[in-house]
Amino acid sequence: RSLADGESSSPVTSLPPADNGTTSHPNGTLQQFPQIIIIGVRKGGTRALIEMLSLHSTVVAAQNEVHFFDWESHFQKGLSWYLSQMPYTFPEQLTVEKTPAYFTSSKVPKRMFQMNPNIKLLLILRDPTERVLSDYTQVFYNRLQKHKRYQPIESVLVKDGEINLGYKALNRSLYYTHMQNWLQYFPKESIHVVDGDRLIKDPLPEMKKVERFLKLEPQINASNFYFNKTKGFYCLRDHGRERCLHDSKGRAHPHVAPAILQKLYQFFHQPNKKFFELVGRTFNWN
Ligand SMILES: Nc1ncnc2c1ncn2[C@@H]1O[C@H](COP(=O)(O)OS(=O)(=O)O)[C@@H](OP(=O)(O)O)[C@H]1O
Repeated sequence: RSLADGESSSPVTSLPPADNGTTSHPNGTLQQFPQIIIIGVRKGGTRALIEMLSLHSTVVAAQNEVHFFDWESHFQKGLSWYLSQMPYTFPEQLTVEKTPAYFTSSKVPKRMFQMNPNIKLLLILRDPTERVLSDYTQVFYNRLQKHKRYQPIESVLVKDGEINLGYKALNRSLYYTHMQNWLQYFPKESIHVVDGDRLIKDPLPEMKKVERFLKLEPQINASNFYFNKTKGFYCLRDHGRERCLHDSKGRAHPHVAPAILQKLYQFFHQPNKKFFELVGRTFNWN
């Protein structure tokens, strides 16, 4: 199966054996179960979040989306397989993985709780309408790459003049339905919601909140970010090394007729309200 992120599925490459026959890892020798998981949402900014969190010296991130709790073929391999997917760390470090599909997969909360009821969860959300357009754009490019046919956005969004409830991307943006599943297992205090719209516009304040939630020593600072005009997004500066996210992050979204956009905003109005009540916090969504 292809990865939602459109990223390489190759595992983290291990280093060749050192002269003494042992395998040397500059990042420590310990593989740990993640103490932190970024559970979603798809297209919420999960890659940006994990990269920004990795700026912190205490945090080490799994390179690829692991899809352990949501893919049966992976889950059946058991926890030892899950552990084998984790990066090498020093004992005092924390491990984080991100799989955006976890948030909307109903089996995942129970499975994760059974592994570790005290795990810290990060959920990055974005305006639900914007997320739908981003989701469409991702699928559009995937199909384009495979020379497959694609439908224009308006024909997937609307059916017989009404919002097409059968369009899967809409369901993924009904945040309260998925959040309810998580809150059956985890207390609100275990799930920190990152404002994905704010993370795009001004990443530092959002990352400071993440540091506080994870009880990390404050390390991430203004010099870690710079705005790249060409990309139109913030990029990262880590020990003087500058880098932006992959070109597949921050793509232009298709134009949608204002009347249809308005219908979408309206469609999400009630579900958004329910989400705000559920988490006891509001967001600046349309
Ligand atoms: N700094 C920075 N640089 C580039 N992109 C950024 C950044 N911060 C957040 N984002 C937004 O992240 C969106 C992709 O989200 P995900 O990484 O969660 O996508 S995925 O589900 O893993 O495919 C991606 O969505 P699109 O704009 O639709 O491409 C970006 O808007």
